[in-house]
Amino acid sequence: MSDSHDRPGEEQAPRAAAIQMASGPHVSANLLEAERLLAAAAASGAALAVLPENFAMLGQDDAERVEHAEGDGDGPLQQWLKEQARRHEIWIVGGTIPLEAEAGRISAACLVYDHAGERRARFDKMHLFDVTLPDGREQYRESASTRPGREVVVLDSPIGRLGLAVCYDLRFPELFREMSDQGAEVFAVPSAFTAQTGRAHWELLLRARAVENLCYVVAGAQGGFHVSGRETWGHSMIVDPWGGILAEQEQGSGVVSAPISLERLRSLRKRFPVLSHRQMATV
Ligand SMILES: O=C(O)CNC(=O)[C@H](CS)NC(=O)CCC(=O)C(=O)O
Repeated sequence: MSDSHDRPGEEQAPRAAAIQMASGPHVSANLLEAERLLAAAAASGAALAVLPENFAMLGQDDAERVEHAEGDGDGPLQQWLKEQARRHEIWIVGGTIPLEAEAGRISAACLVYDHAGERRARFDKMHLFDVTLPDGREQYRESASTRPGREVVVLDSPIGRLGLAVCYDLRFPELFREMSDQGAEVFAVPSAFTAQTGRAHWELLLRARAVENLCYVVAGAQGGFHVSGRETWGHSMIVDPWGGILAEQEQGSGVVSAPISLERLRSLRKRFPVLSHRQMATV
């Protein structure tokens, strides 16, 4: 099947943007940078932009993260996201921000705002990063400060039916299959992969989730050296349903964008109906 020479409707297709940052511990500095990148995304003609996981603060200890948590529906980070969406007239998948969950734990919430600043969705990161990396030097216990989400979220957006997942969620294909069953055409995956695991798995996982579900993937990530001493992998990218990388930002701050052609997606799904060939589907 031809691929790159067969892109009906791409000229008129809405664009999506993936934003990459190397966030530090200072919220106001991160927000200034995020605003610069959102403005650039809007200027590139994107209808929707995906911010990275923890765009507003990275590298804090658990206590600080819990301290920054906001009540659902009201708080400076939520106000900021709403205002940015309205100001730049762009849909924002707001990476993650900490929302109050229970004593001592937050929810890593991915909020979606439309171009008028109305909140359209909330997804809480479902799978938590409780691992020791194979080299034995990096350890994470995300569940100590974060309560896992339980609910799968798929919503209509200007770039198609959008499913939400955060970072480590990318390793759980059953979540993406469920979103696919709920009609997802595009996955937004705000992330902060480690440099070590990112090098080995990031592109592989993004392209696998795209190909096995015949979906676009828009992944905005943390990418660089952080004040905390951590290094994140970056390589924010937009992947098409055939697994091709349409745009990529390898390292550092930046924004990349690409057209999301549902016409192309539908014609591909029609000619290559892998989603209707499932033998073990539970639905
Ligand atoms: O801690 C912060 O400040 C921001 N949050 C993160 O970095 C999160 C939780 S620790 N990172 C991941 O989920 C990495 C997953 C990953 O790298 C993999 O699956 O390989």
